[in-house]
Amino acid sequence: MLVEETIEETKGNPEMESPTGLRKMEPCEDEPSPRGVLEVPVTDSDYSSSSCASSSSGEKTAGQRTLVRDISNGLQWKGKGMFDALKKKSARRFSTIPLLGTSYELSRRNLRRRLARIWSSEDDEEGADVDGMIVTKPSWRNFDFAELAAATGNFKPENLVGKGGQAEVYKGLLSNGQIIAVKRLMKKEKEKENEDRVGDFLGELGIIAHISHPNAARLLGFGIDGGLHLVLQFSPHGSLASLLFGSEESMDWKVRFKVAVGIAEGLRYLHHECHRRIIHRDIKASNILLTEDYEAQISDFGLAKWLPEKWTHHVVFPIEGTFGYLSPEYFMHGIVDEKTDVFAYGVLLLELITGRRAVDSTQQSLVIWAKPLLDASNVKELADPRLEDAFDPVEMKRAMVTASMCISHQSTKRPYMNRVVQILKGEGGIVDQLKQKSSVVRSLMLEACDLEDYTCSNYLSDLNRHRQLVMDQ
Ligand SMILES: Nc1ncnc2c1ncn2[C@@H]1O[C@H](COP(=O)(O)OP(=O)(O)OP(=O)(O)O)[C@@H](O)[C@H]1O
Repeated sequence: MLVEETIEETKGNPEMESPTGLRKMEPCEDEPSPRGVLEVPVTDSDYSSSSCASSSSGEKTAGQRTLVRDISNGLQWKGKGMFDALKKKSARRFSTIPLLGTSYELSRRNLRRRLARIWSSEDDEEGADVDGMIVTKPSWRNFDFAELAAATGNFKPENLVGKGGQAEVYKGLLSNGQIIAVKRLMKKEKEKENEDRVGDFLGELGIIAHISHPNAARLLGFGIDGGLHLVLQFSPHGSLASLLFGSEESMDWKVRFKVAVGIAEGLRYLHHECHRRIIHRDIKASNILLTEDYEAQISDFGLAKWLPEKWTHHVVFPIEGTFGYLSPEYFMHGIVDEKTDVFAYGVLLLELITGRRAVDSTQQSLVIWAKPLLDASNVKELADPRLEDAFDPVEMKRAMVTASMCISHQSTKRPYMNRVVQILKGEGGIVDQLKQKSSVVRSLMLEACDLEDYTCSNYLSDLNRHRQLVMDQ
């Protein structure tokens, strides 16, 4: 069962949080954010009775997934025991909310029926009348299994371009010549795990169907016959992880910086420009895809959550994401808000700057390694040696300042993504400051590091405690 706390925002001052980020618990009054897959073709009445728990997309039941997923590092840690402990410790802060047990079956039936009605009115530009509601035709469509099988050569291994914890991704060619990526949900042996994965998958579909931005993966459609499939625009360069860590060739600084700005703009869109704020929760190098011209696209919305306007944050259980990218308040308390993604973005930025992984082969955290170097503004030690000093020093400084701020331990000291974009692009005066005085850079970094509040050793011990608890399971 998902355990989730919702906190209502103090209007006009979204940053008025206690140091733990917790405030009094309010009953949920906001409009629910339903599993998005249902939202386009479904009328409100179908879900009006759902509680706040059914309100967030991508919800999961306790213990359904491993705590931390990092396929690239081969880590698969089970964290249920730890979360039982955390749950007991924080029992008063959690509220237990019922799940919509039948939502998947409901959604499959409704989805099929309603989509058929929308798409059957082919020539009606206005859209279809579904249960008294005019529904605009979406830009994506339903693919039948035969079409996907033909496109991928029957999902032949040669066309497999990626594999995550939940899904396999195949390259495919449609009969109209369009190259696609087909993300196929993998079947697990246990029925319960399958149900959970289906829930995640539908959550992902729901979110991705609602977003439209050059820096977010683009949904072309989905298939629900012969398994669940997402059909996405194909990214020819694969993931940032494969380019940054899996290739002999070093990525140019120009490309790295372009990718950094692109991801920041994509996150700004998700956090500030979408109808409802979307928190991705699993920002990492393997979830960033690259288009033909190296435009970054945020992908894998399997853990994403909608955050209704009035809530400052959710507290979720179990904690999911990838070790090395998790913010302190998230891995210690399950607190999720925009700043969860901002922290992960900071780690990603450090990976671009240094060419090092968030967690290396000896399980050392990049944040811990980089923090003293950032504090000392030590570009020489920080910059990826493979760059051989071939980088724009102003861009590098902006990237370092931004990373420093984003990995701040106190979430309130991390910038929002709109500010991050400004800093990276040198808007709002910061670039001039950077040019003028290196002391400004240093003071900004020290301020961001909030050394008095939460030292590196605090962080390190929290991180180690967290890891120990996980590994003890
Ligand atoms: N549109 C695409 N174009 C090209 N490659 C893709 C595309 N989508 C995914 N991939 C490749 O497939 C891999 C796995 O995809 P994805 O991260 O979506 O799967 P997942 O099972 O949800 O992963 P996770 O374990 O992070 O949840 C990616 O890292 C990437 O290499």
